[in-house]
Amino acid sequence: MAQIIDGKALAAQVLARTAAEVAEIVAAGGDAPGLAVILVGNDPASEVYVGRKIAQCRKAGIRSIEHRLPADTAQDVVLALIDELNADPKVHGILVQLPLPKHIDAALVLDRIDPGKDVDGFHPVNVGRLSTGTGGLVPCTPLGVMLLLDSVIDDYRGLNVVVIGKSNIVGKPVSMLLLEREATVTVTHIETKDLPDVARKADIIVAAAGAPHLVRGYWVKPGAVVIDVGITRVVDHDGNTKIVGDCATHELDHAKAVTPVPGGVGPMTIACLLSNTVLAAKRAAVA
Ligand SMILES: Nc1nc2c(c(=O)[nH]1)N[C@@H](CN(C=O)c1ccc(C(=O)N[C@@H](CCC(=O)O)C(=O)O)cc1)CN2
Repeated sequence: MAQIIDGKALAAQVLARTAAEVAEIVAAGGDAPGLAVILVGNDPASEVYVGRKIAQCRKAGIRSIEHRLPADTAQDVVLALIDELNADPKVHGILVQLPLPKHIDAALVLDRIDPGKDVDGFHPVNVGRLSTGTGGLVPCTPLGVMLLLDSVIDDYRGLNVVVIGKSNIVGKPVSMLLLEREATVTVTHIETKDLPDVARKADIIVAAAGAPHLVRGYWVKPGAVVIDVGITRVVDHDGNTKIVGDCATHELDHAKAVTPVPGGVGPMTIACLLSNTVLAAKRAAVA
C-alpha cells in the first residue's frame, strides 16, 4: 500500500512555524508582515482561495489588506493600485489572484509588482533567480511540492523525475527546483510522445497537467513517488461536484508514496504563500 503524504498536516506545520516567526518579529519591536491581496472579479474558486488565504493570515498574525475590484476594472486601475502597494513600506507581499479577467494582461500586471514583494514568485526577476539558483522568491505551489517530496526523499541526486505539464506556475519552476537538487528532470507536455512509457521510467512523477486521472497505474513504476498537483472540479454520477486530481490514485497501490487530492498540494500552496510573506518582510527589514 502506498504511503499517503498528508498535505494538510504538513501545511499545518509550515503555518505554525510561520506564526512563530511572525510572533518573533513583533516581539522584537518590528511591524507584523503585511500581505496585500488583489482579487479582480468574482470567479467562485478564486473567492474561496482568497478567503482561505486571508483566514490563514489572520491565524498566523500576518496583516492582510484586501482589494476586491469589480470584474470590469480597467487594467490601468490595477496597475496604479500595484504602484501604490509597491511604495507602501507596511506592505511586504503583494498577491494578484489568478486568473484575471480576459481584458487584463496578466503578464503586464505581474511584471509591475516589486520583485521583493512578489510573494507568488511570478515576476521575471524571481523566475530568473530561480533558474540561475540565485535566491529570490519561489512560487508557492512548487515550494509546497518540494516540501511534500522532502518528507519522503532524502537525496534527489541522480533520481529520474518526470514533470507532466510545462506551466509557468508549476511545471517549469518545479523542474528548476528539482534540477537544483541534482535530479535528472524530464519536462513533458501535450506533445510528448509515448508519455506512459516516459513516465514509467520515473522515480518521481509530478503531475501538473490539469487533466483528471491522466496518470494511470500502469504509468507508474513500483516504488515511485507521485505528487498530484491537479485540481479539477467534476460532476459525479449522482450530480455532486467533487474535486479530482491528475492521478488515478486508486490504481497506485504499488507506488512508494502519493499525495491525495484534495488534501495534498493545495493546502501547501497557501501555507507557502504565508511563509514567503514572512521571508519578504524579513528581507525588507535588512535591505
Ligand atoms: N496568484 C495566484 N493565483 C493562483 C494560484 C497561486 O498560487 N497564486 N494557484 C491557484 C489557486 N490556489 C491559490 O491561489 C489554490 C488552489 C487550490 C488550493 C487548495 O487548497 N485546494 C484544495 C481543494 C480545493 C478546494 O477545497 O476547493 C486541496 O487541494 O486540498 C489552494 C490554493 C490558481 N491561482
